[in-house]
Amino acid sequence: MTTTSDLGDLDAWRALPAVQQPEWDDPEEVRAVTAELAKAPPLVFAGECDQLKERLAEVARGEAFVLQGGDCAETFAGSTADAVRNKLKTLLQMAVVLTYAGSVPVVKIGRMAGQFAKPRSKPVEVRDGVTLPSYRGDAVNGAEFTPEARRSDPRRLLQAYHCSAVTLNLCRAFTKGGYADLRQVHAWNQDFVASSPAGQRYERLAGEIDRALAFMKACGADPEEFHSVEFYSSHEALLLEYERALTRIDSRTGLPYDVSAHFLWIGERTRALDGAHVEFASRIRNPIGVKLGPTTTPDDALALIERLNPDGEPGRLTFITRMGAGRIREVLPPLVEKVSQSGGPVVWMCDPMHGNTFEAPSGHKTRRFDDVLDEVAGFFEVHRSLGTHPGGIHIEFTGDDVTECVGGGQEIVEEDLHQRYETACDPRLNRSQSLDLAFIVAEMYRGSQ
Ligand SMILES: O=C[C@H](O)[C@H](O)COP(=O)(O)O
Ligand SMILES: C=C(OP(=O)(O)O)C(=O)O
Repeated sequence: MTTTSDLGDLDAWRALPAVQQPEWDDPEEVRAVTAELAKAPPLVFAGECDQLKERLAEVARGEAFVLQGGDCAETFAGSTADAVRNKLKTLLQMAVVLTYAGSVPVVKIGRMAGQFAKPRSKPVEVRDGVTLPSYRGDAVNGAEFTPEARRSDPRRLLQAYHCSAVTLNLCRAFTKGGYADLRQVHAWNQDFVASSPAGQRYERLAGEIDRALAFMKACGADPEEFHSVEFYSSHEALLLEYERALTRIDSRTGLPYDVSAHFLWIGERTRALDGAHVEFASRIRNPIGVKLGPTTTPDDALALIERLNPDGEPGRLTFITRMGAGRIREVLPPLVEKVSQSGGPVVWMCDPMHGNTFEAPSGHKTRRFDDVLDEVAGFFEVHRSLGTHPGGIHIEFTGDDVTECVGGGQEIVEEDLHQRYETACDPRLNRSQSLDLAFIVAEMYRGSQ
C-alpha cells in the first residue's frame, strides 16, 4: 500500500538526468515564476483524477474504451472559444460513433488544456545557414524563426497555465452546460453534413440515435448520462518545473496530485527508468500514461510497472504503444504477453500517429491515413490473438479542415498539404479524417469482441 511517507520526496527528480528540458538563461526568473504557479489555484481536483482512475480501471477490465486526442501542440493563439469548441465537437462526435457503432462506453480524454510543450529530435533548427534553438511549444518559446522568439522564456509557463485554465473552463462549460447533451448529436454536425462523406455517414447514425432516444424516453428512461459528458484533460508531463509547481497535497488523503491535468503521460523520449520524468511520475497519484516505442523491451515494460504501479492499482497505469504500422505486429506481442503474465492491471492504448510520420517531398511532415488505420488494425489483431483488451486510441486531431495528413475519405494527397498546413509541430487528422477513423475503429472494436 502506498503511504504518504513513500511519496515523501516530490523533488527527488532534481537529482536525476532530466532530458528535453529548456535551457532557461535566468534561474532567478524560473524560481519567481514557479513560486507564482505554486500559489495558483488547481486546474483539476484530486477527486476528479481518482474518478478517471476508476474509469480507466473499467477499461483495464475490458468494460470500456478510451478515446484520447487533440492537438499535437496547443498554442496560446489557438486557445479561443471557436477552436476549443471545434476540437471538443470532433471528440464528442468520435465518441458517439464509437459508443453507438462499437457498443462500448467511451472514456473521453482531451489532449487539451495543457499540451503546450514538445520534446524535439534536435535541440536546434537550421534555416538558410542560420541556427536557432528548436521550437519547444508555446510554454517554452515562440515558433517564429527569430532569436527573440526562440529564447526560452519562463514567463510563458504562466501563460500556459492561464490558457489551460481558459480551455478547461470552456470544456467544462460545453460538456456540462447542455452542449454535450445527446439530443445535440445533429447540432454538432450542422456545419459538416453536406460538405463531407464522413459528415453524411455521421448524420445517418445521429438519426438512429434520435430514434433510440425517443424510444427510451417513451419507455420512461431519460438518464442523466444522456445530458452531459465526463471529460478529462491530459498532456505530456514534460516540463518538470511546471508540473512540480502544480503538484498539491490532496486534503482528503494527504497524497500528492499534479493538478495541471487529470491524466499525464511520459513521452517515448523521456521514459528512462533512472530518469527524472519517471521518478516524478512515480510520486504523484494521478493516472499516468507511458508512451512505448518500437525499441521497448518486455523487461522495460515490467520495470516501468514496478516503478509506476508497484501496488497494482487498477487504472493507475496506461501503456500507449506507438510502434509504427510496419512494426506493431512484431514488437507488440512480446510486450503484451510478458505484461499479462506479470498480472499487473494495465490499460493498453494505441497511438497510431507517432510511429508513422514521414517527410513529403514538399518538406511537410505528414502521416498517411492508411498507415494510421493499419497500426490500429495491428493493435486489434495482436490483442485479439492474445485475449487481451484493446483499451483505446490516442490520436492527434483538430476540429478544423486542415490538410496535414494524406488520405482518408477526402483523399488528400501530398500536393495538397500546403493548402492548410497549420500545425505548430506534427501533422493532425482533420475533422473528416477523425470521423472516418472513428467509424472504422468502431467496426474493428465490434469485430474484436
Ligand atoms: O510530437 C512528438 C514530437 O514532439 C515530435 O514528433 C518531434 O518532432 P521533431 O522530430 O520534428 O523534433
Ligand atoms: C511526443 C509525443 O509522442 P511520443 O513521446 O510518442 O513521441 C506526443 O505524443 O506529443
